[in-house]
Amino acid sequence: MLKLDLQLPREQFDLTVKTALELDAVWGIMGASGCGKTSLLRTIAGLEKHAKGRIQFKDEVWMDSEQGVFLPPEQRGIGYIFQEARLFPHLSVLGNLRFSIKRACSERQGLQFDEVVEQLGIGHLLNRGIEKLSGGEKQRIAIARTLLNAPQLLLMDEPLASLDWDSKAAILPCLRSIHRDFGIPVIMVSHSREEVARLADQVLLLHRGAVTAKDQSQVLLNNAMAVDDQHEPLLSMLEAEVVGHDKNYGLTVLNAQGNELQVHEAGLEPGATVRMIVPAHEVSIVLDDFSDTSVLNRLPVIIESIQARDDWHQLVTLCTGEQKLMVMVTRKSVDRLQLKVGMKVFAHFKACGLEVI
Ligand SMILES: Nc1ncnc2c1ncn2[C@@H]1O[C@H](COP(=O)(O)OP(=O)(O)OP(=O)(O)O)[C@@H](O)[C@H]1O
Repeated sequence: MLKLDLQLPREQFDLTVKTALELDAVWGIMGASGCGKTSLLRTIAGLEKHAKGRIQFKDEVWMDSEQGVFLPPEQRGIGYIFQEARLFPHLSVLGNLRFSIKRACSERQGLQFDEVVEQLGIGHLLNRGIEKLSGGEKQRIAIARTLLNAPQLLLMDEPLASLDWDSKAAILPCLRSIHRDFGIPVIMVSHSREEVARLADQVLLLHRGAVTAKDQSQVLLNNAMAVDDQHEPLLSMLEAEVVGHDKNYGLTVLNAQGNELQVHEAGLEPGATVRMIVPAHEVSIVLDDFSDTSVLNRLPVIIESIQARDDWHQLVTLCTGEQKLMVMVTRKSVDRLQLKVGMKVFAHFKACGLEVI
């Protein structure tokens, strides 16, 4: 458990966080720009000397201002990954990695070099100079270097923000595997709903320095009001169980609370539970369950709410059992179909509009 009871004065407000984070999850910290996400990470890392209160990681007290305890960052055993990879430009990739191994705390067992290199797919880069790497490659080296330093907690501040889409796609599975394969707890700051959906199990939401919500990422992300940021595309997360594979058509068949869904073959074992990202603009609302359509996924749902998104669009939240699905529709469609809260309708979405994570 990471127990936080801290205060840090900021220009417009005090960061005031009192919560406990279980360490068997990847945590996403979300919130509008300037709400204190980076300040919170920096305080946990021991980079904010003016912070007050108490921070306890497992049975180690990292900060207790009443008792005059303030462990410096290097004694907290934290790995910190920044938006931009911070590497030594005069050293090769291997040189950068070796530097970390040398510095790894002797009391903690470092991760195996070969394992880290393989997980991050950087074996072919070892003899290259840093200057000749792409942004995504640099970030993977930075992550490998941090892991080799044997952190007991990994903090990531917008680790994908400076990367293009191809680099993000290459690095996302590596980030996801850090917690799963190396068992290191991860706290990640991100303003991107999609990144949080892909990476985080639990989310802490901040507003002007205070925690306003703490929940499973699926629950929080499916609540548009909680994480509303008009600039970010809305998405829902659905959970389903793998039933089998339709080899003839390269599809995986899923069961979402009694309803069948089909997605592009995801190489998963029957019985496995999967999460899917469903972008709100990929879903259509249909009044009758007509099967005369190319759309493979048709879920019976109930309209839970209809909210104006802007002058021309409405956000419709649909319920399927315990799960929620958000749909962006035009105001014209809401009027034409006479959509109302409580109505039973069908949500249609294509197999290729879904992504299993
Ligand atoms: N050293 C500082 N002293 C006082 N206030 C600061 C300091 N650094 C940042 N702030 C202010 O504290 C607030 C929180 O900043 P912080 O960088 O933690 O927010 P954030 O949520 O990470 O923002 P963003 O998403 O834009 O990176 C901002 O209003 C910022 O201007």
